[in-house]
Amino acid sequence: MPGPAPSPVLLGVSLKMYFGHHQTLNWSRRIAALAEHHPAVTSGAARLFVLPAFPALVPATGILAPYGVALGAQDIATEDSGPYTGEVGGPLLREIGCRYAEVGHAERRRLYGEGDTVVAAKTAAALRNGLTPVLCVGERDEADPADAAARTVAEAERLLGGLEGAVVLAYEPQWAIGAPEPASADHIATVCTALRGWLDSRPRHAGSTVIYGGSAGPGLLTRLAGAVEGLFLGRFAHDPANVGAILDEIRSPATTPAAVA
Ligand SMILES: O=C(CO)COP(=O)(O)O
Repeated sequence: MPGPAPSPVLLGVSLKMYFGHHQTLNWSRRIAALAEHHPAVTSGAARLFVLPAFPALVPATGILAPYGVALGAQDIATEDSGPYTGEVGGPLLREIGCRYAEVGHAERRRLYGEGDTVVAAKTAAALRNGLTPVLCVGERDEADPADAAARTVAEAERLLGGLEGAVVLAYEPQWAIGAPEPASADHIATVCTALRGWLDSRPRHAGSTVIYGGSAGPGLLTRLAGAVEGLFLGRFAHDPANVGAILDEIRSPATTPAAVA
């Protein structure tokens, strides 16, 4: 008898602040065309989500959502509404069709001074508004894999505290973001396996997914051979052909992750 169907591989893209508006929409059209025809997507083996800049969320949803590509915001306010100049709250994000909200990215921590209290409050805001947090965790400086795993699990534990709900836990070692190469496959596998084990011990986070980000690109999923449940892409998704190449890898059974909760 065949075993249970493997969980889909989750591929997320954050466009950060790289693209202009029309560039974002043109890129979105090319991703929509991939999603419409690529067998990894049409078969359900891969799921895609895209996090553009705030002003592009509505038109990009119109382009991508018909092909099953989910949209999300790169940030979310800790509060839901009120006198918070410049912030965007969860109810509005939900209203315009967002499914995800990214929290805790290393750039927001380093450049905008966001600490654990703010990251945990943003995670709570996403969950209470029915958005899946894409919660970024990962060590700041390069460490050996076992040490990185222990520190990253402790970070996830601290941030998720008393919260309940499915999350996307994005392991993004800060030293591997914006680098020429991702962390080594052994490093990624050790940390992501530890995060998976920790999540499995917390039924309140059933349905969560562990993905890797930090200079991820074509070839990495194959090297990881099922040790992660997806990738969180930055620069290497700017060329849609790279997204297509990663989707090609997902078609290969060798890269299909073991079934996860
Ligand atoms: O931070 C990232 C995704 O959120 C990764 O960015 P890069 O792939 O450009 O390093």
